[in-house]
Amino acid sequence: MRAVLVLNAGSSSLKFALFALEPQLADHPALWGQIEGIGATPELSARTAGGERFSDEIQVSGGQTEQHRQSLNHLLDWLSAHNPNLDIVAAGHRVVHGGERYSAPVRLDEAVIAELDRLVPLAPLHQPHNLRAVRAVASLMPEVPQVACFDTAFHRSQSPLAQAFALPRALSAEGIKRYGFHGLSYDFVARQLPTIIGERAKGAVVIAHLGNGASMCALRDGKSVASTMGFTAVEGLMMGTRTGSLDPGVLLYLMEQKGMDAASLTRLLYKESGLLGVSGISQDMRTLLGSDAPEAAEAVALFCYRIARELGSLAAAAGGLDALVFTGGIGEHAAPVRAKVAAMSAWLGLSIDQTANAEGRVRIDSTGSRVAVAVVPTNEEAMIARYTMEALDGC
Ligand SMILES: Nc1ncnc2c1ncn2[C@@H]1O[C@H](COP(=O)(O)OP(=O)(O)O)[C@@H](O)[C@H]1O
Ligand SMILES: CC(=O)OP(=O)(O)O
Ligand SMILES: [Mg+2]
Repeated sequence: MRAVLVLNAGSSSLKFALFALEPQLADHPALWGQIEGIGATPELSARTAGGERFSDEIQVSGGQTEQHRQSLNHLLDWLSAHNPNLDIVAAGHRVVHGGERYSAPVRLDEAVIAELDRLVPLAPLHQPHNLRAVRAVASLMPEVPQVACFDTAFHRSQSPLAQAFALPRALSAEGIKRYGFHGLSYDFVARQLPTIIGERAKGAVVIAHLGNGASMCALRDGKSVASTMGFTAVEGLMMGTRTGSLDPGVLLYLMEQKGMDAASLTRLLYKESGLLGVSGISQDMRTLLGSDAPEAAEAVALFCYRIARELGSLAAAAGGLDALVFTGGIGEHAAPVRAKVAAMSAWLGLSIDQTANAEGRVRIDSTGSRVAVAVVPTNEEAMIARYTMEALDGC
């Protein structure tokens, strides 16, 4: 089987998918899964399009980078064992930050990797791990072309105004501006919208990508005009473990009064806050929705309140609101979250059909709603596979 291997590497996990070229690229993966627990006891779990499920423990040794390499090596062996005649013709990676330079996917070589390495401080939770997977593939399969697909690229269509911070010009000129993330997901979802909401897909649309990381994007004519995430993936909405937007004065206070340094503030902003920090229970929306603890309810309420506030802001940026679309693990599956956001957004002429929402139908707006409301599953991996083949066609 000739196939594109898609990799989305996190700090301790490696999500993968294999898309067959038969001879055209398949819309759905033949096989997908993840390796979790890299750094401790890595375990591979996978599913095939035919419904088979696999799990496999991986024997590793050494530090995090070496374990990533060994885990990837194990994955490649495992894929070949389960797919006789497997021929990986390309590897496509999710790379979170493409900086100012990259507004489209790019074929990876040493010079591009070095440039992307310089963006690591802007996405400390993602970029180093994304690049580690790129290097591991380069060492294990040097003949396979690799393509980086960026979370930031989709937002390069935003106006200079939407990207600006009110900072002195010299700092803005250095590239300290708003980039936006989750672009692979927004692009995938935006391409589905014409068949789901018709002409409104060309109007003012807000997509809420609500996963572990969460952001929202305003679109006009299918293009990004504004987003809640900015310079880094910590701005905007409250997330699983990230604060989202926070008065910068809080950071000054913590530095001056509590002696916190950059490392401890990074931990606080990225790992200890959000749903986890507010609830004190979990970062997982399923656990919080299933809990009777008032702290869990408070965390969910704040999560929904922040989404509703940002919806108002993005409607202003888009010049109205023709449609609201939910995606990501929470957006796709957490009906109570969608219901709370909709209730707070009635002033926009938006209302949902409670039954359609509870059943998780694609269109959940009520008959009288001025705004279309939809639930559209995202598929960042399919987007990466498509981008990868497009980028290599041009080589
Ligand atoms: N059935 C469900 N009900 C509520 N929340 C869910 C459900 N399924 C998944 N989620 C939530 O989705 C979030 C993970 O989203 P996902 O998009 O898979 O994350 P990631 O950003 O890691 O890809 C978690 O908070 C999880 O609890
Ligand atoms: C950019 C970002 O926040 O990604 P994720 O949702 O994968 O954490
Ligand atoms: Mg995700």
